[in-house]
Amino acid sequence: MNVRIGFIGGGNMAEAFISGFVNGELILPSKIHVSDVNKERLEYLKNTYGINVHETNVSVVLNSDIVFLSVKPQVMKAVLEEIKEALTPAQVVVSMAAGYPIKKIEETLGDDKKIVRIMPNILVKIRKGVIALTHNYRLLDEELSTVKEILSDCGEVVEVEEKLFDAVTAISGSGPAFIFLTIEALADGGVKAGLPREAALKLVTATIVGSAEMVRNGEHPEVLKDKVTSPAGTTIAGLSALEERGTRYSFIKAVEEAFKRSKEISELIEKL
Ligand SMILES: NC(=O)C1=CN([C@@H]2O[C@H](COP(=O)(O)OP(=O)(O)OC[C@H]3O[C@@H](n4cnc5c(N)ncnc54)[C@H](O)[C@@H]3O)[C@@H](O)[C@H]2O)C=CC1
Ligand SMILES: O=C(O)[C@@H]1CCC=N1
Repeated sequence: MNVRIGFIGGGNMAEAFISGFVNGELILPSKIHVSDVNKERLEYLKNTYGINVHETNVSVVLNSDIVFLSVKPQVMKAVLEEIKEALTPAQVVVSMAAGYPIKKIEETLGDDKKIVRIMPNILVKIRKGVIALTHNYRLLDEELSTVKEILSDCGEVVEVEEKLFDAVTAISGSGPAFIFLTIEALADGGVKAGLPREAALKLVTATIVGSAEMVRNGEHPEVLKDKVTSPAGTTIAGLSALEERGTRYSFIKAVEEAFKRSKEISELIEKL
């Protein structure tokens, strides 16, 4: 695809996307541009992925058709101020900053700009991400299709109303961290029961991937759970220990707290 992609901020999420694109089918490394205040980071990204690196954010804007904003929310305002003169209404800006609303971006860049807001997750790195998307309706249909096609190379794109972004952030944005913690904890249990760490991790990971796949195929998690749970068996012994410790509620609370924090960040940004 003959589209130049820029990343302003070359941290964890930018790298996840870059890795997804470089291993994907649409974007050549020579079409990817990235800037970061950290020169070592740029050196690393250039050496690892063979992409173009730039010492200024403006230089990335001048070399891109689609500009991803992949800096932390608190840096966004300064970055937007820095690039606004270089941006043209023909370019598309894609922001992934948690809690940063489109209207706040428009406040700095002007409301003639084509703006897409996404909430991706780290799984874009292996092209299995979830990417929630909304936009400011300034993009032409074919431009929106191109953005969606490019993002789809890194995972599943779901169009969501902007008012639901805090909830999406709590589930699919932060969600991988909740699952990584679960994997680690279950593997610890396996080690406690005598399994070597590597074997425990392998067993847990395969079990989680397979379980998710069965639910994805349309089976209800509760029905599946009951099929595993024999009367007076091992599973009910484990499940009752989880229920006794409030694990189910802990997960509900984790999502609720992440949601609340996302709203808090949005409200703080609103006031800036
Ligand atoms: N990490 C994750 O799983 C997710 C992160 N996000 C969002 O993605 C954005 C980036 O997050 P991460 O990659 O985790 O953060 P990060 O801290 O790993 O990356 C940010 C990068 O921006 C660079 N930077 C700082 N100031 C800059 C400036 N003025 N100009 C250019 N570069 C600058 C930093 O050196 C750093 O490399 C955030 O807004 C976050 O809310 C969204 C979804 C998931
Ligand atoms: O923790 C955070 O704020 C970001 C947003 C979603 C995942 N990481």
